[in-house]
Amino acid sequence: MIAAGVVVSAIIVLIIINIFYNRKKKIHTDSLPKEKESLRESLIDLTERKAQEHLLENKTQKKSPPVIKDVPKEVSLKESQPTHNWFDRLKGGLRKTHSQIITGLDEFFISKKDKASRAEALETLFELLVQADVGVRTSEYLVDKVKARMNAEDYSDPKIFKNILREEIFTILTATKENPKGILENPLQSLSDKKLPHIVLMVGVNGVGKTTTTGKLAYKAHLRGQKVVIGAADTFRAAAVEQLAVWAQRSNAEMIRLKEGSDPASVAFETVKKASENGSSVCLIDTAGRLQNRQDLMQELAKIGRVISKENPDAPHEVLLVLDATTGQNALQQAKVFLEVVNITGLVLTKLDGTAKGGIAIAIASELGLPIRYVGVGESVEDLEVFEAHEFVNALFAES
Ligand SMILES: Nc1nc2c(ncn2[C@@H]2O[C@H](COP(=O)(O)OP(=O)(O)OP(=O)(O)O)[C@@H](O)[C@H]2O)c(=O)[nH]1
Repeated sequence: MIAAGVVVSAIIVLIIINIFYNRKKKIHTDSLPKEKESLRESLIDLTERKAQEHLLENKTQKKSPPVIKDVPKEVSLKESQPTHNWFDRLKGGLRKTHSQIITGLDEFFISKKDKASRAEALETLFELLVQADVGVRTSEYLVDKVKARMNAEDYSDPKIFKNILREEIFTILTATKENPKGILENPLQSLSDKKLPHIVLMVGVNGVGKTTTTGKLAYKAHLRGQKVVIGAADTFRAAAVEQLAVWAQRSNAEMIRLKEGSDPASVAFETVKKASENGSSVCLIDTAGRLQNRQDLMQELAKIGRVISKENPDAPHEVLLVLDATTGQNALQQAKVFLEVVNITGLVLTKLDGTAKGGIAIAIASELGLPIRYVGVGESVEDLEVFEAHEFVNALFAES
């Protein structure tokens, strides 16, 4: 009886404990959403606080310059680029062309175990030059020159062969005819003794790098302490104007722009006027990309030239034709068409870095006799420099 009573009491105790435990569990479970809720609330608080802080940050950042669409890569990359010297940049840019011509020759001589015949060596040279876009005429000329200067036994010595080739290429690159109007050496560096403003018209087909080059030249002139005015006469491409605006801002230069689609000649006229009025040293006018088969557009370029010289009879002091080296022989054809319409005084050869067709520089110098003023080997401002024939040849032949 007593035992039955103990069992019953134990059962009752167990039931009570169970009820108590379940209740506690229930209370705990019920409280979870509340905890969750308060957690959610504190998260919202935090998020809102963060959002407010973010807004505040943005407010305080409002003074920074607005982001301009189509910022050219070189503007954004400029600060992050390590500054290598120009020769290294040029050498790096000409790497593919070097492989095409110089490594090609080395491989040929190695394959012949220094027992190359004259005919084989000259034939190989011709092929390699043509493939590097030196062009058939200039390649033939170079082969003849090398042939005339080599003794029969020299064909076993690649060094002699390459040295003669190097000298002949140098001769071609320095034999360009002088331009009576332009400033021949270091165009933007030697302006102090010249009539100012020095007015430069940038021309070339679309996409060759005119706008980029105009910006780089403006920036370089600014670094030399020269006051610059830029004319955005590419009124066909709004992005080109915005690109130039960035460069103008960086170069502390005034930029003349009219609304999209305006007469480029008016922009050019206003730019030259402004440059004279505000005592600028350099006046750079970027024009629209023109297809060489669009006679009307080419004529418009001639009109820009006429309008500029109305404001300043000596102007333009330089007309720089920008050519894209990656287009190879096509660049030569473009130059010929432009030469028919406008008095080109010098060339800018861009994008030498992206091509094994760097031989086009030799073809241009030999066939047109026009001085190459600048070469571009990349998109950053340090990748454009005054062209020096000896540097070019040294970089082309340099062993890495
Ligand atoms: N790799 C390389 N790219 C270059 C060089 N010069 C210019 N570029 C690039 O070529 C592209 C075209 O350059 P732009 O300056 O817009 O050419 P544009 O002649 O003004 O073109 P339009 O305004 O359409 O007539 C851009 O992406 C430039 O960054 C160079 O030397 N090397």
